[in-house]
Amino acid sequence: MNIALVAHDIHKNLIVDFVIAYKHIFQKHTLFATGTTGKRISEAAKLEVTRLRSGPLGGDQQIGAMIAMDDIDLLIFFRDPLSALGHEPDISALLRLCDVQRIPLATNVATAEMLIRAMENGFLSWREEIRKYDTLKLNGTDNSI
Ligand SMILES: O=C(CO)COP(=O)(O)O
Repeated sequence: MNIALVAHDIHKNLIVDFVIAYKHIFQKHTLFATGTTGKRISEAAKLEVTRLRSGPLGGDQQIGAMIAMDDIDLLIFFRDPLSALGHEPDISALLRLCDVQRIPLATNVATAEMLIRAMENGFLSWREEIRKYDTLKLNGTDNSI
């Protein structure tokens, strides 16, 4: 599975601890992250992470583009619900695209734990089938939702 990891600054330590706690699962998958989140995770958890731009510099939009192409199977986004951020439109767009593409999304650690455990137990294997179907649609003529 392709997993995207994003955390705002107040939750950077949390996402690092979370990935370390579930490293035995994360190491079996392909990880993507926004810039600073990815740096923190790869350094602390010693996992390979493809780092995109930092969120405020377009990283959320890059992950959104991957989701639009059905290249992400799961998004864990520990966002800051208490602060107004300058790139709020990018954040909203990313969360919206998860709903458009039916991508499992966790915005807090309780949900993230459930999703990671569900994925480990095969509950997200339907994603493989969906991706095949969407690839067919993108390569064909039907690009509608
Ligand atoms: O701002 C972010 C998501 O909106 C996260 O970006 P960084 O991982 O670069 O801090």
